[in-house]
Amino acid sequence: MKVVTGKVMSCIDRQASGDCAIPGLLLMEDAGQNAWRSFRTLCREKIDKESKLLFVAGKGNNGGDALVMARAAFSEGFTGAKVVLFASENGESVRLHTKICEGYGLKVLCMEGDKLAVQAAISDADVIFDGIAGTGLKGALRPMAAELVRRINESRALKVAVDIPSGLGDDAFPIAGSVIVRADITLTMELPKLPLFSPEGRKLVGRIVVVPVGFPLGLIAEAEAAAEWFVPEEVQVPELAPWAYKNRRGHLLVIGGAPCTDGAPFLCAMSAASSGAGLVTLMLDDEIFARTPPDRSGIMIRRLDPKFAASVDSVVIGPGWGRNEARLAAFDAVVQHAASGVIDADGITLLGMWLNKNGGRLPGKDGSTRWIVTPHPGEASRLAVSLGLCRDIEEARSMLLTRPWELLPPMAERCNGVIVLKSHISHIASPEGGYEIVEGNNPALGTGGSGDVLAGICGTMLMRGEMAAREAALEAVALHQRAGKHAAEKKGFFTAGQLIEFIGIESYRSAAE
Ligand SMILES: NC(=O)C1=CN([C@@H]2O[C@H](COP(=O)(O)OP(=O)(O)OC[C@H]3O[C@@H](n4cnc5c(N)ncnc54)[C@H](OP(=O)(O)O)[C@@H]3O)[C@@H](O)[C@H]2O)[C@H](O)CC1
Ligand SMILES: [K+]
Repeated sequence: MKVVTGKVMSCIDRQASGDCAIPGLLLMEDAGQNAWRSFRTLCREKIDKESKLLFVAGKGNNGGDALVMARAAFSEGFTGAKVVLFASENGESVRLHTKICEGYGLKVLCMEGDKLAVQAAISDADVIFDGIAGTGLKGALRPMAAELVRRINESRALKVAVDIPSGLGDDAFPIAGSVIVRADITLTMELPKLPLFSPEGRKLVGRIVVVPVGFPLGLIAEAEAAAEWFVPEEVQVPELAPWAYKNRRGHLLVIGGAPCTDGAPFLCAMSAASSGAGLVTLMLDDEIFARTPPDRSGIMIRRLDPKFAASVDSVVIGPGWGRNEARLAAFDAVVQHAASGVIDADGITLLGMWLNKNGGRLPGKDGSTRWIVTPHPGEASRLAVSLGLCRDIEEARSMLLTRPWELLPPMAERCNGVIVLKSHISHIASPEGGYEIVEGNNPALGTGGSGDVLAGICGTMLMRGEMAAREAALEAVALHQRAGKHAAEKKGFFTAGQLIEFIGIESYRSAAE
């Protein structure tokens, strides 16, 4: 689904009421009514007519949406519903809808004047609907609004954000000390907004429900997308022909492992085989090679020889490999010889060194990249600094966690590789310009070795289909998430080794059934 910035959504709003002559109040009515219906459907079991619902409205149209919701709830028999106005002087829509709410018999309190009553209502509420500010927010919340938000966050109520949690605007969150509503549910209007999806933002948003508002379809189709948002189940994996056999399913070379970290490349290789690679070769240092038992469940093992990268379909380089000058020389040889590849873990540090030394980019083919780079935020921060994209690790980390869409595209462009930022929500940026976000939110998947498993799937997916690295990365991230969900259902928490069984099940189900 298309994700837009708040600014683009405001522009759609203006075009709808300007060029398309749709009165703003009509859109607001649909937004509020549909948001209430979506909430009722989602929380049927959680509330009853006795529930104390509190609708908090700011001065703008976000407040107007909350007031329409309040009236819809009250009309349905939720007679304990109350309204809290943030200010006594309000915008036109809030003034009108406040009068309508009063006419229906809803109790309306105002922060200016009824502060104590408002505090009591917040403490007493079962559900708080946050309509303090939406896409019209400028910068971080000012002190009075921030105080209201702090009180809401302290309450025991279920918190439902209208459109976006107040305080989480396009340009608000990166401001240090921003106060933001911590929502359990976010009812976002028509299209999801970009700030909901940063790794830090996603923690404050809860469950995302997209509420149809009824904008003209043409406006929505033409709107500039900041990203595409996927739930893992939506992503298709290229099918395998029923007659596909080992030599048609690709030969992947995994290069990694050092004396104390030799488990990582094995996990990666097993994961590649389980996600459908036909042949997997693991390339190890002499020392590890010498003490590796011959039977590794179908994985072939060789001594380190970077030129062998030319004999396989794709490579994964880096899990548990270590980094020094000798590794850098081997890395250079692999990059020169491989048709395509995945750069993970220590390989990412070597990539930073290699790019600086060569001043070049990873080799492409026919104008598109053949490489996927899979950093977690720490590795991505180091890469950003070594590429000169950020001053220091702190700046890089803060950008990656609050607005990764500003840092990952130039990083992808500079490396000429698809960057997969691994986190509880994954962001994928391509040098050709695409930006995808894949929902995750599965703490069980955040286990040691999970990244090695993902790198193996990325390698397999690179060998499938037309070898477009961008699609391969998206498919791999989605498969990893699906397997993680399946594994958590069956086992609760699991090890990366246990996850591999589920990689096999999900990959086969997606590609071969
Ligand atoms: N396009 C849609 O999907 C629809 C959206 N709707 C809803 O409308 C809002 C956007 O409404 P808008 O009126 O543009 O703005 P907001 O209500 O989000 O915010 C404006 C109020 O916020 C105050 N504000 C701004 N910055 C700050 C700040 N830093 N601290 C505190 N308060 C702030 C501003 O106050 P001022 O004193 O600056 O005027 C305004 O009061 C969208 O999110 C949807 O919920 C439509 O209803 C339907 C279609
Ligand atoms: K809000």
